[in-house]
Amino acid sequence: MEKRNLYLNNIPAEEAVEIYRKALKESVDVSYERIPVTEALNRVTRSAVYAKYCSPLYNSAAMDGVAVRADITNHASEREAVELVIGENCRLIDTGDPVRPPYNAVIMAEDLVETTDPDRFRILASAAPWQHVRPIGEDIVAGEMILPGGHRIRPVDIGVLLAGGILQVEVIRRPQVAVIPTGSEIIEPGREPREGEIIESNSRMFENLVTEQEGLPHRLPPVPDDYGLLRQTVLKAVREHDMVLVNAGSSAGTEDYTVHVLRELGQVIVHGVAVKPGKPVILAVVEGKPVIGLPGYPVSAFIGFQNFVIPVMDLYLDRDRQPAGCAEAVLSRRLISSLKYKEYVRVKMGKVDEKLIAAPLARGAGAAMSLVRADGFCIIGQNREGVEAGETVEVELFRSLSEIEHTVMVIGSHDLLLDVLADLMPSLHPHMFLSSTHVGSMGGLMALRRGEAHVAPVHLLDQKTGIYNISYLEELFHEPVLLVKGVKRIQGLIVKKGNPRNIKEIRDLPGLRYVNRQRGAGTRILFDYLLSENGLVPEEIEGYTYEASTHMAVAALVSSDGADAGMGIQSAAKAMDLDFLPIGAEEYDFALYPKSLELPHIQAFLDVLQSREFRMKLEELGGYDTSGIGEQILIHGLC
Ligand SMILES: Nc1nc2c(c(=O)[nH]1)N[C@H]1C(S)=C(S)[C@@H](COP(=O)(O)OP(=O)(O)OC[C@H]3O[C@@H](n4cnc5c(N)ncnc54)[C@H](O)[C@@H]3O)O[C@H]1N2
Ligand code: MOO
Repeated sequence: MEKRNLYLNNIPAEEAVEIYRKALKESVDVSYERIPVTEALNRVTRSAVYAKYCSPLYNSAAMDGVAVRADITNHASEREAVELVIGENCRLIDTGDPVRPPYNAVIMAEDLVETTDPDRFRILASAAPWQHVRPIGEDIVAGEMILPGGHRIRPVDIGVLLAGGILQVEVIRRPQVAVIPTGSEIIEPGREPREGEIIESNSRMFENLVTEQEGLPHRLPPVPDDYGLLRQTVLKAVREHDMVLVNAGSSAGTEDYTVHVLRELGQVIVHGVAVKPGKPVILAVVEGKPVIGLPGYPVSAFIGFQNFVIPVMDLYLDRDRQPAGCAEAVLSRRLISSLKYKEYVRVKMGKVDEKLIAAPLARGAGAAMSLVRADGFCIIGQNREGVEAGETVEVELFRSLSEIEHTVMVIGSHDLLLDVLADLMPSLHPHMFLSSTHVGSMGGLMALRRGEAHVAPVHLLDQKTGIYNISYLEELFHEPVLLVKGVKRIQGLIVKKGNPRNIKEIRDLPGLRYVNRQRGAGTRILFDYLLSENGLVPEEIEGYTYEASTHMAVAALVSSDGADAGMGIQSAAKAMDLDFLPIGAEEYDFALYPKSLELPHIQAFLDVLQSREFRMKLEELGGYDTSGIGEQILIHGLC
């Protein structure tokens, strides 16, 4: 069956959820189970739980000492001691022991005055009736309510339930959720992928999302693109579970069977929602159970789960949606969006000059790393064509605000050493973090100027003087800026292993395929400088207009034979097992405003920069000279 599904709906997410939940109302309900209290952590009670026993179960000693009848001690005083004899008018007792008639008080061991006879004591003060005795039911009275219905069981609750004699508790049953990865191109992790094969990863994400959402996941082996097999697998999964998630095959490909299978087996309520990424979601009902088709791209899959799977799990778990933690932030870059969709843009966040800043990350639906790196989602409503830089937006947070507020926002030129710094920050300075966004040196300086970054890493060559960075700061800033010296790093040509095209210098590039860096990147400026020094013009370089945004992206392209050469740093070549032809050393420094030095996380950043740990890691990476690192030069802007 080779058929494309070209006509998708475009229903707003909220509306789609409402229609779908309505369609499921008849058949999906909350159910309950009895489980041992010892296994009930985080489960939700069906109804109130009442104590079976009192605690303490009997009048018990609260202290170590002796049990007495209070009335015999009435006259005891400093002047007139009362004598106690074990076995006659008192009994030795330990904390927790029962206090039985005729005794009704406990005297602490410290208040007993010893005599030569170990069985005889004197007391110098009277004991009040019931002193140091925990009366029966002091903590819990039999028949008393321990927990109300609808209560999420915590560790302290488990202790008290057991103390009150409760061994089993009735709780809301967790929905069993089958996860079916599909696609002939996907292979299980662990196998070496060949071209055209994709490592199966989404189902593992879903499994853990289901667990996090308090469902019971059951992942099935990947099903190849075979209509009959998919139909059979889905049907069996529906019969054995409460819910089924089918991953991929949800859009318009010739082998995207999911929607056809679900139409045959049941009813497709919605196919296509006005959410980006995550458009081709399928919401279906088969034999009364929810079956949800989620798109294959990891970001789309995640957003689909958040928007559609969780609200259905809520039906089984009798939960109301908690509003996500949100914050208002200033957008660092302009975002254009379509009026057709509500868009989820992943953002990195930081606090600069008392303002929360949100910097957008890669927007592609396949950019799973954007989810890993994100501090939150900036959601652009369906009614908006975009948001301008500097506008305030609402961000749904993934990280706590306190962490975000102790994060050094680094925006500018990319270098692998930024990852090393980010890794070392919280280990050398607990609760201090660093996050970096890579927009090239000039982009970083602009962000610094707009108050969107704390630190801008730069390597900008002044083509007239051959001096790095200083003249750019003088020209771009009208107030003093600090240049903190970073590293001298070797820049050169990244070429294939063994240098098959026998490249020796810039002059060899015409006739070969080059990959450039984006405008404003220091490496691009250096390359332009080198071109003119060698009497070459951009038109002679094939691929001059093909821009990659990081050194690693350049290396990756050379490695995959997308280009013969690109300019970059040695560590990127080394990381990708490529050859490297050194061209020269350049200075990679950090620009910041002097007022930032007051911030504890900036102090931590400067400390990590000069730490032994950092230098050792750079030595391992190779291609860096760290002499003079951390030196500060105050630059007075000229503009
Ligand atoms: N002509 C059109 N093409 C596409 C459309 C469209 O409207 N018209 N929609 C695009 C959008 S938007 C999305 S999102 C994707 C959704 O694709 P499918 O759900 O049909 O998924 P596949 O095409 O099978 O795979 C997409 C992508 O995801 C990878 N994948 C799949 N399963 C897994 C897994 N279990 N683990 C990791 N990665 C997985 C798959 O290999 C592909 O790379 O369609 C667009 N196309
Ligand atoms: O909806 Mo797709 O998820 O935008 O890429």
